[in-house]
Amino acid sequence: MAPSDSFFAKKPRPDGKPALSVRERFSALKNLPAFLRLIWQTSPVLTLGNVGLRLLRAALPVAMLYVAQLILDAIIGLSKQPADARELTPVLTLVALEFGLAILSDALGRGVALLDSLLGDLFANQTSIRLMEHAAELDLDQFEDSTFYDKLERARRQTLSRTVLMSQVLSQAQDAITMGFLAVGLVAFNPWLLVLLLVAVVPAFLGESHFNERSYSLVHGWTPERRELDYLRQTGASDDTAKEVKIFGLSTFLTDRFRTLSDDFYAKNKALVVKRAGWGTFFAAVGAAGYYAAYVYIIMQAVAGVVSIGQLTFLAGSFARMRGLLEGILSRFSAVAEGALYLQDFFDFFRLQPRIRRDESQPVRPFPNPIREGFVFENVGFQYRNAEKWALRHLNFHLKAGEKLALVGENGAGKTTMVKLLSRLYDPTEGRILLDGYDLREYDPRELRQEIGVIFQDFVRFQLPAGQNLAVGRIEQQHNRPRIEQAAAQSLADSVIAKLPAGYDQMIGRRFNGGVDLSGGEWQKIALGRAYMRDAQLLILDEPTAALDARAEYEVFQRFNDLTRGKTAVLISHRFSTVRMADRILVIENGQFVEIGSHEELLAKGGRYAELFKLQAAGYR
Ligand SMILES: Nc1ncnc2c1ncn2[C@@H]1O[C@H](COP(=O)(O)OP(=O)(O)OP(=O)(O)O)[C@@H](O)[C@H]1O
Repeated sequence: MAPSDSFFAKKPRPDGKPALSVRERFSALKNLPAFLRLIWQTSPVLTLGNVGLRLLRAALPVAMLYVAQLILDAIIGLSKQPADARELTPVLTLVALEFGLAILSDALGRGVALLDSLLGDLFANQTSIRLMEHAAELDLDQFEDSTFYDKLERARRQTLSRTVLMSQVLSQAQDAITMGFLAVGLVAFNPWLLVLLLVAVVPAFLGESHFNERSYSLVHGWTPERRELDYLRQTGASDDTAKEVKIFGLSTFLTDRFRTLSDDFYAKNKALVVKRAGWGTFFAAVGAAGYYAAYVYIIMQAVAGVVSIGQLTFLAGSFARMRGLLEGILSRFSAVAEGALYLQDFFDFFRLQPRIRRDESQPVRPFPNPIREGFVFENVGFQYRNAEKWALRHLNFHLKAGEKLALVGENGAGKTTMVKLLSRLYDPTEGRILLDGYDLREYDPRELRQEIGVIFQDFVRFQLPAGQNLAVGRIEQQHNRPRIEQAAAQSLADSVIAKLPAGYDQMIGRRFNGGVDLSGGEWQKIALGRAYMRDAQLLILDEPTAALDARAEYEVFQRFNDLTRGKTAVLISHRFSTVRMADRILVIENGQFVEIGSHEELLAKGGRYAELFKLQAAGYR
């Protein structure tokens, strides 16, 4: 069949961008050396073994064809001799040789497949680890950028399919070598057969690469939607969401959205694969025509007595194999080029660099121990990526060493943002934060984070055993049971753990077998325990007691002052019973400083704090 629309016209890609040129496709191949280096680093032994076996295997087809030619010619020679003078031994020896080669070829093929799969598994594992390690180094605000997520998503999808690319590249080299061997015989017979071969195969190659590029751009352009599909699939069926999905009757809403998106993708993809199948059939017919033309030519040469019957089978066999190999090489070439396009995404992700990191060119300032002066906010302002509004602005105050400071402000006032700036999850957009007189940026962020213990209000409910869940506050102490038990006692988590069937070894959370879920307040006690696991000089608790009952909250704060003696602490809370225990209270509103002072001072002042305090007290009367 010959489809009607012009095949080679440069059409816009399904994602709206113009189609990639052949040059762009070739230029993606520049990623291959780095990719091969990664494979080599995965396991030099397996890589060498793989290449060695493939080299051996590359020589076998031509050897087998040649032995087959010898066998045929020997048989024809025998058939011309009188029946009693026929010596079968040479023919049988050749057959035994052919048999040996066939067994060897099979064994080598299996060896290659085995090494491919072992190397592929190792590569996928190591890449996943590198991916996690790299993601962990990046800045928080990179995670808040959706194009970053698309990159991460594409890189994540790459890890497995890249192992396919590896065997494709290696097979490519193997087949090229086999082709070289076969070509020697064919060229010796008639070089024009090689030309005929190319004419038969090149259109199919161009067709393949065209469709590969289009399917790459379809998949690439659809990354955000595919992320949404994954999200919908997960939201529609997961233990975290089941409660609200049921109560609000969201199932149809979610499945409808899923259906709309997936139907749209299906329709676009279907159009592409149908076209691809049509053109594929057409090009295969062109290839077959080339092969049969060559076949007829060789037969005529045999009939004319120019070549023997054995040579006829060798040449026809060589030509057929070469067509298969060349077709394979060319179509794999476009698959490799496509894989290399995906590699671009993969390497792009690894090229993303965090902005918040130690400046290697500057000598690092040692972190003060103990902190002497504390933290000074100098006209600090912060704007989230893509946000028009300033989350914080013109913030000036001094958090003194050893001080317990409470942050008070309405929802969205900027309290959590301040904490994120203190722990350098973000850097200020304007102004600076000084620690003992020097910009926070001069310290090593890793050291800073070691010296700061933060428990966020949206702390993570790790699906881990209870003991480890506490130990995440200082993971290198995960085997130090007395230390974990002490932190649990300080945060009141000990009574929660005492009720668990397997105590500290009890898996919590429902995701895994045998897991036991906890109440909101019980989880919070575990999270609070993480703060006590740390030997931090600055402890920050962002609404640490919001889910605790009144008695537990009272007890937690009775201990808090004792447990943080000599340390600097920042507390965020909406409960004034908690807030009033702090040495000083900082009130912020719409990201701006309003007032600072002790509970008594601020009450006496009769400002915003006094107003909020009275409002809450009235609620309790
Ligand atoms: N990741 C983010 N991207 C963009 N804007 C953000 C982000 N996080 C917070 N904001 C915005 O910054 C402002 C301050 O938020 P922040 O979380 O610091 O408030 P908060 O005082 O801790 O509030 P709450 O009492 O509700 O916890 C809010 O207007 C919020 O909408």
